Order: sequence, then structure tokens, then C-alpha cells
Amino acid sequence: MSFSQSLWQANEALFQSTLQLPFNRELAAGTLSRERFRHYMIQDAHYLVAYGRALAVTAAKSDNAEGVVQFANAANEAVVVERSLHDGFMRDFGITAEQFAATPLTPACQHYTSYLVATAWSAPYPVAVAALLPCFWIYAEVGRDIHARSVAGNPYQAWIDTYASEEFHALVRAVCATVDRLADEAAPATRTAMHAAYRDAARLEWMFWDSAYCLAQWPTAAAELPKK
Ligand SMILES: Cc1ncc(CN)c(N)n1
Repeated sequence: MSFSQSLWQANEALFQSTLQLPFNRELAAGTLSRERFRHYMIQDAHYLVAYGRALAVTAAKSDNAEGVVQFANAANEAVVVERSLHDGFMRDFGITAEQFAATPLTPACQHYTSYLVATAWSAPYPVAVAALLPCFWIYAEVGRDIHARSVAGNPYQAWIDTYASEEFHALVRAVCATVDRLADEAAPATRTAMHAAYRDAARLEWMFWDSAYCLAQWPTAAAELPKK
């Protein structure tokens, strides 16, 4: 079994639970409320900028030229291509640039983005790459699963098609190949750290969707309102 397959297998139950999240079931059925998708879109647009930063830092740490190009291209893809999908939804939902900028990151989004950026800066290159893998792989597999179950006229079809696409899956295969090469060359302690980083990010993926479904805010939101 390849190292990337061992990562997948170790987190299979969590992935199955991710597929069963109400957010993803309702996204497939096209019944997810506009309010919940709107909440997700705004948080995900914040997420993509930080994710792009983490990819760019990881690119700079790469041990070879191919890795620099691979992760620098992925940073470009996240910020330019994925965010243009979001821009289309933002327009449809009437979310202005000012409203977006004024919406703070939720605890789940802040946790996930801080985790990715901190790991990219502070962890060895193989561990930073392992932390980024769920962002590719889980989205591609969730996209494909939802694509297979999606209904005709699903209002969220553009989102589903992006992550189910062959182009996105080709990116996943390339990152898995990099993870496998790095794991082959790594010491046992680094391989253990790669497993832990993958698991942390896979958990945070789960939390991100759950948080959007719950329309989560900071628990301090009410306490922050000025007293009358
Ligand atoms: C939270 C999250 N994780 C992953 C992806 C796919 N790049 C995304 N758009 N948003």
C-alpha cells in the first residue's frame, strides 16, 4: 500500500462521516438553504486566501524545482480559479466586497487557516505537504460523491462540477505522488508527523462544513454588542 493510501485508510471513517454531514447531503439534493451556502461561500473565500499563502510557503520550502512549480501553481489555482467560482456565487447572492471584508472568520475557519499557515511556516516540507493533502483529496472525493448523487437543476452544480472535474482529480493524484515520494525518503518520525498533520486537516475539513451548516459565529458575538 502506498503511503497516501495508508493516510486515506487511517481516516476512512472520518471521510464517511464527512459525506454524511447534513451540509453535503443537502448540497447533493440541491436543498441546502441559500443562507447556509452563503455562509459557507464567504468563509471559504476567506479560507482560499490563507490556503494560497500556505501553498506558496510550501512551494518555497520544496526540495526540488518540480515542487516549487507544483505548489506555486496550486496557490495560483486556489486564489484565481477557485475564487472566481466563489465570485460568481457572491454576485448571485448579492454579497458585496464590503460585506465580505466585514464578515469575520468563524472559529472553524480561523482554526483551519491558522493551522495550515502555521504548519507551512514551521513544519518540515513533507509534513507541510501532508497537511495540505486533505484540502485537495477530500474535496475531490466529496465532489465526486455529490456529483454522482446530484439532482437535475441543482443550484450548486457549478461548485459540484469544479471539485468532481478531471482537472481537479489530476491535481490530487500529483499531490499524492509527491507525498508518496517524500514519505519514502522520510525518517519514521517524519512519517508519523505526516499522518498526524493529515488527520488534523481532515478533522478541520469536517468542522468547516459543520460550522457552515450551523451558521456558526463566535460564541462571544452577543457579548461584543455595545450595552444599551
Ligand atoms: C475548506 C476548504 N477545503 C478545501 C478546499 C478545496 N481547495 C476548499 N475550497 N475549501
